[in-house]
Amino acid sequence: MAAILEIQNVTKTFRGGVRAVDDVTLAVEEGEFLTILGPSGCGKTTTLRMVGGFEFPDAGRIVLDGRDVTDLPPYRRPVNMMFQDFALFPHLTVAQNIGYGLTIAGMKRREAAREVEEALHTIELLDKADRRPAELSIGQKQRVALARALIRRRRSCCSTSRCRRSTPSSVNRCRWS
Ligand SMILES: Nc1ncnc2c1ncn2[C@@H]1O[C@H](COP(=O)(O)OP(=O)(O)OP(=O)(O)O)[C@@H](O)[C@H]1O
Repeated sequence: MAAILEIQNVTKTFRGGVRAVDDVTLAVEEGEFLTILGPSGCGKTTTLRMVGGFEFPDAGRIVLDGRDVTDLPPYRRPVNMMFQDFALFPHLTVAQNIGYGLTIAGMKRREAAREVEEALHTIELLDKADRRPAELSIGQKQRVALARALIRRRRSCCSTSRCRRSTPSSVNRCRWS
């Protein structure tokens, strides 16, 4: 089976000479669940940030679904990330935070609202839809961040302007056609 994610000989050195990631190579197949374990500061987050496009490697390649995305910005990659500190928008409500990626990707407002409601139901926060992040517990914030990460991954296979596919079954078939 073809790998859906390939990290090929990736290295990242930060200013000051900190080598956060040193020649890492791995592949993840479709449906596979991968956990990266290691001591604090060993480069786990930096590795994931490079997959998401929030950091760029000094050497090596990141390949997603057969396409080299090493130099692409986050919004052009068919991948999503849930941040350690959740990174919710403080001025947006729970519902707006979850739906943000859908509207950016061009989904119609009514359809986005339906998706958000379904996600709110799944994370059992329907009654908190209009609250701001500051009015939530840590666990509730975590669930909102998770819903936001999953909702866009499921409904928008990629974010290129040309791609108009938006159904779950297309996620693994889209080739930025
Ligand atoms: N923006 C940055 N500038 C300079 N050094 C950085 C930067 N980000 C991370 N580092 C350093 O790179 C190394 C790897 O950091 P990273 O956050 O990837 O580790 P981690 O394995 O996720 O750690 P933890 O388990 O503590 O979250 C650390 O030594 C860290 O201090």
